Amino acid sequence: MAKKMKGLLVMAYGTPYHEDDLIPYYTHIRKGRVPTDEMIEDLRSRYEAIGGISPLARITNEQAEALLNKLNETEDDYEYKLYLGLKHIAPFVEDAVAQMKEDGIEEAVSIVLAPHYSTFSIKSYNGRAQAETTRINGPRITSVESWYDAPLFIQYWSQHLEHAYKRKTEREQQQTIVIFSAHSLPEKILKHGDPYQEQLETTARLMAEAASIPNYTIGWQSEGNTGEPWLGPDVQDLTEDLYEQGYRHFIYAPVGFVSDHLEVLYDNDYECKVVTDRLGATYERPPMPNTDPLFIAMLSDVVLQTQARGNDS
Ligand SMILES: CC1=C(CCC(=O)O)c2cc3nc(cc4[nH]c(cc5[nH]c(cc1n2)c(C)c5CCC(=O)O)c(CCC(=O)O)c4C)C(CCC(=O)O)=C3C
Ligand SMILES: [Fe+2]
Repeated sequence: MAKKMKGLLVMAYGTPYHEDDLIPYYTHIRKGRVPTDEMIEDLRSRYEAIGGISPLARITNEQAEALLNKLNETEDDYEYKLYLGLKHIAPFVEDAVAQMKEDGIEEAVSIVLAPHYSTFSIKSYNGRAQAETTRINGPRITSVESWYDAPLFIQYWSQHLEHAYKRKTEREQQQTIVIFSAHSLPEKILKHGDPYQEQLETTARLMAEAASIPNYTIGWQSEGNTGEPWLGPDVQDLTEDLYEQGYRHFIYAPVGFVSDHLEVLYDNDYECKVVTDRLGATYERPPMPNTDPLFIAMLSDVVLQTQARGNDS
């Protein structure tokens, strides 16, 4: 019997493909408010510092393809067809949903390439997919909500952290701290019971325990300039405070992200390193998951578990 077709909707942030995409992309992030020339120049110079354009578009595609292949190897009942839906640049989430309908897909499962649930992040991706499929009477979409505590996700980072930690002398270990971080969000999310911060705390605890690392903390990075308060402490300020407390070796684990991209290559590898260099402390940042087989296997596990739930309902 032919396998039943199932849509695999992989959603991610998106990045400019060319320099010309920068202004529309940034305007979309700002919900239609055109950024000032100064803001555009600031963003352009950050992209220039990481080589002109972000590797994110390529990595997102590779992650989605790897997940598709893994699922099709693993699953006997379905043949998955991949649809990429981006938040801030084409192909948008809505484009992907429309394409599924056009292709006659009736059932789909969706996953966002970001681990922690927040009203600002995962909820908005899933909400856009559901709203569009309702509007056009498209496929039934079962959505993964979060995977911040998935065993293989914890394992991916804890292996790298343990490796970095074990290489140090006992004296160095006493002065070593791991900073787990995610993208900051406006502080007002906490008033509505958003689980984002708690999920980052859980991720950090599970990874530190698995790696047997006693000294760790959480921080926030890459906050926007909207004038309102954002979740803190920012990783750069945090680095200074921890130095004051006696730490000399800093391991950054930006676990809220999954790829080499601007927020990691610039905000960690450049901005945090400026601070550690100035203080005379050491900087380390383990490799991002990208297409590591352990990471792809984790995404596949999570999709299959969520789909099993969708089949029951
Ligand atoms: C929660 C979250 C994630 C993680 C979850 C997820 O992945 O969904 C994330 C990831 C990313 N954010 C990215 C890029 C940007 N985010 C910005 C601005 C903002 N992000 C926000 C939230 C998030 N962002 C918010 C609330 C703003 C402020 C909007 C405003 O001003 O009201 C800006 C504007 C300029 C600036 O602030 O830097 C840029 C360029 C890239 C791509 C990097 C590349 O291209 O390599 C990635 C993966
Ligand atoms: Fe962002």
